[in-house]
Amino acid sequence: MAPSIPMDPVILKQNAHQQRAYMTFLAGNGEYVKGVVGLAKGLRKVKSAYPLVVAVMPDVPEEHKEILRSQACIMREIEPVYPPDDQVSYARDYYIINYSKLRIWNFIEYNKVVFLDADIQVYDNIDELFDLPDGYLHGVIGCFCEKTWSHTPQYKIGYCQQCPEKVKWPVEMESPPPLYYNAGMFVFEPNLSTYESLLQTLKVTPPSEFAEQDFLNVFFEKVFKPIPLVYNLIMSVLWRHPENVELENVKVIHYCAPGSKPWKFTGEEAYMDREDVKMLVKRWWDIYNDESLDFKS
Ligand SMILES: O=c1ccn([C@@H]2O[C@H](COP(=O)(O)OP(=O)(O)O)[C@@H](O)[C@H]2O)c(=O)[nH]1
Ligand SMILES: OC[C@H]1O[C@H](O[C@@H]2[C@@H](O)[C@H](O)[C@@H](O)[C@H](O)[C@@H]2O)[C@H](O)[C@@H](O)[C@H]1O
Ligand SMILES: [Mn+2]
Repeated sequence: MAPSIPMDPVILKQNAHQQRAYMTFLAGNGEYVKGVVGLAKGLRKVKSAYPLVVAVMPDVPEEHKEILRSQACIMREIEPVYPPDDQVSYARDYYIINYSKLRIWNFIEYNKVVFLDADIQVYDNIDELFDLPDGYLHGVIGCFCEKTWSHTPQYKIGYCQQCPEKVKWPVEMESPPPLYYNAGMFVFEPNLSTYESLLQTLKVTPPSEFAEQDFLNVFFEKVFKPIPLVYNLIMSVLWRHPENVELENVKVIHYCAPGSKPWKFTGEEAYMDREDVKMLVKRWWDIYNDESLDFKS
């Protein structure tokens, strides 16, 4: 058999980079589509080199998909993923649809993906995340101080991984919880056997308060690698751990404080009446409304 002609390394590298993508997830016929439009325009504004793929659930209306196509988003239809039936109460009722995020591990035409929630905006180029080492799940650790965590021992004793020295984990409670990342932003490699293992494991894993976020933290615990807060600033960290935030250096804002979706504000009345939040909501609208950032086919 003729020896295979080695591909030109430059072409190989380009091909590899062509299999990189930002990804988000869209369900329902509500206003999260505005989040995806904002994200598509924000990634364009910072001159991201990779496309935005949107995993769309069956209940996303055609006109929303059309809007996203007009912003050069790549649509990928997914089927829902439901956890085993259980009477658990989620932190928010719609969290059960978030298990459907797991479908993105099946997008094996991509070999490196940065996942971003639709309530995230990217204010600086973060393409460097695609060069993070393979074989891990890279993400930003979250915060346990919001009321949404009141069901946990760490909330009850006032422990948070954002400030582990402030309230130390009591020795009588053995070891502190492992580092826990926010599943609104993470860097991973789609892989068929991982995807199948995720779905098989989910079948025998009872659902929990933070749905797929809890599940993903347990599943990838051994290969989780924390990356700096600048890549996923959960808004509530602004008031829970201001000492950890230098807002001028933050690249990615996650508008995930309860009830703080930017599209719900006009920018005047701000969540918790905070000037920094009002400024961040205005920054979100400035990109969303900027027609110069619309895709020109
Ligand atoms: O009605 C919904 C609710 C959620 N989502 C998607 O699921 C993600 C996670 O939900 P959310 O960001 O509201 O959770 P949080 O980060 O605030 O806990 C969103 O960013 C969207 O990508 C959606 O598309 N439609
Ligand atoms: O379905 C569970 C969700 O969990 C996460 O939500 C946040 C949010 O609930 C805040 O209100 C909490 O304070 C924060 O800690 C928590 O992580 C992810 O951002 C989201 O993508 C999704 O995985
Ligand atoms: Mn979110």
